[in-house]
Amino acid sequence: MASTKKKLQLQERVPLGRTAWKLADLAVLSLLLALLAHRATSVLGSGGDPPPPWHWLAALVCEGWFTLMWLLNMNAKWSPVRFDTFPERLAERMDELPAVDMFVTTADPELEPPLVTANTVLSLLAVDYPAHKLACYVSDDGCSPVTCYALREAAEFARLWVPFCKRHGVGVRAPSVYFASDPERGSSPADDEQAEFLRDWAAMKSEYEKLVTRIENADEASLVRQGGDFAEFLDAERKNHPTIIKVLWDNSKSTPGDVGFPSLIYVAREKNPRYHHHFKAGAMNVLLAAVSHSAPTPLPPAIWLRPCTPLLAGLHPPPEFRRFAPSSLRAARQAISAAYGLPAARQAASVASNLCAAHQAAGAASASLRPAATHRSATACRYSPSRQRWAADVPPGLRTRVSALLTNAPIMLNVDCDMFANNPKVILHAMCLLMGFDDEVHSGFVQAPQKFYGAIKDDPFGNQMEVKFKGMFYAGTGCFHRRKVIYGVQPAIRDLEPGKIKGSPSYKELHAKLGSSRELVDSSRSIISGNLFSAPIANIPCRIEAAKEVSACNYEHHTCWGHEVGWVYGSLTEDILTGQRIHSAAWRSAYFDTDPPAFLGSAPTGGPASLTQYKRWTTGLFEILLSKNNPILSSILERLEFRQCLGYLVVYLWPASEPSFIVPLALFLMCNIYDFMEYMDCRVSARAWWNNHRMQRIYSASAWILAFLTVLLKTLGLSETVFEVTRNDQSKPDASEAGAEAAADSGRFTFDSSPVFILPTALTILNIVAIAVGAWRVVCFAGAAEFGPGAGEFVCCGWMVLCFWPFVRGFVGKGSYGIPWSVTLKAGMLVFAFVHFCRRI
Ligand SMILES: O=c1ccn([C@@H]2O[C@H](COP(=O)(O)OP(=O)(O)O[C@H]3O[C@H](CO)[C@@H](O)[C@H](O)[C@H]3O)[C@@H](O)[C@H]2O)c(=O)[nH]1
Repeated sequence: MASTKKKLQLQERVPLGRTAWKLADLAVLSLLLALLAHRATSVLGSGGDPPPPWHWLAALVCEGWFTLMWLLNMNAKWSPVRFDTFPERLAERMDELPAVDMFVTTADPELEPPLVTANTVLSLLAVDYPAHKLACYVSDDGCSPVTCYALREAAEFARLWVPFCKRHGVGVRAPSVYFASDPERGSSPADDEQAEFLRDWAAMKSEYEKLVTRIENADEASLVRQGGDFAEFLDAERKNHPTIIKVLWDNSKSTPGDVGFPSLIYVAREKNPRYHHHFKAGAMNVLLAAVSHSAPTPLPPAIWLRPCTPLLAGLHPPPEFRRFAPSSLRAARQAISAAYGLPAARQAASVASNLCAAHQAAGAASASLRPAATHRSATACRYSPSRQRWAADVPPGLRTRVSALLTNAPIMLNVDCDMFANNPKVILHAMCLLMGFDDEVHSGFVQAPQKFYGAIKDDPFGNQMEVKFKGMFYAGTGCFHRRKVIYGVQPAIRDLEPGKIKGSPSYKELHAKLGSSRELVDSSRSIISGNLFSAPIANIPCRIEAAKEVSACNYEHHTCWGHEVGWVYGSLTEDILTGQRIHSAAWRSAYFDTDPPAFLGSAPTGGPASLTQYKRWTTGLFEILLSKNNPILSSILERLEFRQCLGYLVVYLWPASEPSFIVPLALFLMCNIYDFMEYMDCRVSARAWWNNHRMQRIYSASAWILAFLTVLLKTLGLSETVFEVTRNDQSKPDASEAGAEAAADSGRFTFDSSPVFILPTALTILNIVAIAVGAWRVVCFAGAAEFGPGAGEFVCCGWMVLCFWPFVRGFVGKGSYGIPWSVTLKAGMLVFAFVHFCRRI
């Protein structure tokens, strides 16, 4: 009988009032429009006689651009909402919780140290969520035995760590962060529990230190020499190797009574120089496909078999299902052989052996069945494509288990390797949004903000994004997706288009979209037609070969992977583009900001890493803007809403909005005060505002311009874009000179000889020279107004010098704090050319 008990609301949408901000928005807009009108009448009013000066025309274009940017930003900020989530209300719905596959990506053991990845993984293994509904997959594009080793050791450590966290309600479950501070003391430090806790804490800390030593001392060459688990890495070159998949922990091994923790699987997808690997997007797609074969599940209590080869499909009456205990497979084979012949029995046995591999450890499966002899024949036995009726024939309740090899978790979480789960209830919070709407369309994906651990005070490199990061975008990490959304499925929008709900795609359609793996096609059908609550399945070890098949680098050829399915290719900011594709399919997303923050990552420090990261982001954003994925086209041709389109334009045009020096003083002040107040509103320091402000100037003069040129070259077919992995903070060699310097003054800008520094260096020189020459003219030609610069010029150049102050210091700095002479020389030549050009026109 259906339960009549009313379910408690899991989330509440709270509109955020911002009347004062809206008034300020409108005031700035009116000023801009007035200025634009004034400029336009002055430029156009003369009717071309005399022709307006070129710099007035340029100013008109710039002011028009700035007005457009202001309008786009106003739209994005106009009506913000907050979602309050109530995870405690899920307590009575624990059985309904869907399975979640957690994906972690890492790409370079030098830049992203294995210890950092291990900590991220440990924080995920220890979250508060039923362990058998979780699995953690690590994609290693670095194909590093040390990373694999670190994860194997982490899995071992998790046997102690996860029970410790659950027993003592540990807050932050990344051990490196947890053990960085003293143990939290309870209210009565003398009581037994407290004493026991302190004993446990000390023992656990010592275990963690041993883990750190093991990982830090691990050496690639000796691991590979060891063979065993690492034998496959022997001939593996980073950019040329077959797929390596290792099951580092299989949750089904947990014994009753164990606290248990999720399965952990290491995946280094196949790489071959002949195939583009599509960076992180490619890695995510391989996980997505590979994982759909190997998500965990409880073991089958019984197996239902029915031969349904094309040969036998037409039999009347149709062959029956037969129920067998996993331990009597020999009997099953004999019975089927007697009824339908030996080939059918072989196929049935093959399926059964796959299903029962997990029982083998207990000696349950018969040796004569040869597990997974040929999974293709097993498939033929499980599912008859010509009839497409398999699922309907299976007894209800057993369906997902019989198609065990086909099913997968309906929700996926993805995080970068340097971003640990900071709130152990993070998945429960996300579930409040994924399960908490009447209609699934409202939460195609659920994004937590990017926040940073141990971030340098006052954000000196302007990359912590506290103010900018509020919104609808998929940010590549800290995000939960419905798997069907990633498969490119459109939501069933009952209210919007009655009667137009899309039916399940046919087998043929899915085959064309997803590629030749029959298992993958079948598993996607179950996800597409199912809802959040379809049970996950297991049997990881015997699905490895099938997972390897879809991890091959040529698997995606002539399929829709990277376009209509999976993470989208063609931009270095695959996250924003993938989010846009999801929104274009009419899904909506929800943003959740928990207290404590859901995830914490690490922001790069130092000039080279920060500028490289911004250049990559900007390249990615321009790649989208100048391609067929442009949001304007998506809004015309697909279902991207107009305001969403404007929202995306804010992001894509962000690098091209450089306002403050091209509008008169009132606007200049107002914009800066507005910007400043936004930082105050987020309780970020005034210093951080200034740092962000000046870094935006620096980024726009360096990373953004180079990125634009890169995309221009790509569009003209002259070069390709490359994903330059951000150097992780902890990857700095501490003992080195650079490490010592960085530790001495972590917020100070550092330099190298990258071309990205040439333009800002040139701008700094130019403005210093302009001030010096201006001052000289004022002194020498005092009174002759036509020769002397005005106060405005001094203010603007002075402001520029202040913004580029890290470069001024760079002229006198030493080591990595100094601008290399090669950069200064090239910048000097640029300045010379510019001045020469200006004097001629
Ligand atoms: O070939 C590659 C390159 C990168 N990565 C992974 O991609 C992630 C992001 O790379 P990182 O260098 O850390 O870039 P960030 O600029 O720090 O990342 C931000 O920007 C990226 C591009 O927009 C998003 O994908 C990220 O989620 C977002 O945090 C990391 O886990 C990498 O290991 C791969 O798996 N394979």
